[in-house]
Amino acid sequence: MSSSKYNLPNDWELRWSRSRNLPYFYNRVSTESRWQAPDGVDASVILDFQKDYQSQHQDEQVGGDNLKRVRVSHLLVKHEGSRRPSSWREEKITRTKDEALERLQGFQTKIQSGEAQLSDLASKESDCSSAKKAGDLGFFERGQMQPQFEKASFGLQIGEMSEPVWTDSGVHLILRTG
Ligand SMILES: Cn1nc(-c2ccccc2)cc1C(=O)N[C@H](Cc1nc2ccccc2[nH]1)C(=O)O
Repeated sequence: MSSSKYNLPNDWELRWSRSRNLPYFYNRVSTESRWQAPDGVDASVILDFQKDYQSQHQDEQVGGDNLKRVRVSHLLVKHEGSRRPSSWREEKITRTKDEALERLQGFQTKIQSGEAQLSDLASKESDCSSAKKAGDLGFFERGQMQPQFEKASFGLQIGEMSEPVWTDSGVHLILRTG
């Protein structure tokens, strides 16, 4: 899929990483690859490219009932009433549910604007031990995760991020990657 329509500065183009299921920038002259937008490129171009790519590859992104397994990355913010109100970041988590949602929505805004990637924020901010893998939970099938998390994950297209999803563990942002 040509990325010439995105008016990128000389020699840069947008490509799709099949291994990470994410767009990246490639420089045709230096052959440099990078996840973040080069200087002078509005990060919103990433979302435009991602939407165009997905619409041209619908066949690869079957969603719904006949999907056997999915791969996701997630960012979890726990609260005082979480199933395990402790994490690698904070021994005793005391924030309220409202405060947890507010914190997560701040991350959601950064990701949606292209200012940050979910994987980068999960590594630093997620209260799940999967933070050490940038939030990547790997592939899972139905019946393995908490119901609300499973329902949200299987309802996403590859490359799509959920709205905030509540489980007994806290509140999550989920990005389907496979
Ligand atoms: C489901 N899972 N996978 C990992 C994981 C994956 C890859 C590498 C390291 C840890 C951690 C967990 C997990 O349950 N973590 C919990 C928090 C949590 N609760 C979840 C509910 C649904 C999905 C992910 C979730 N993560 C914790 O750390 O207290």
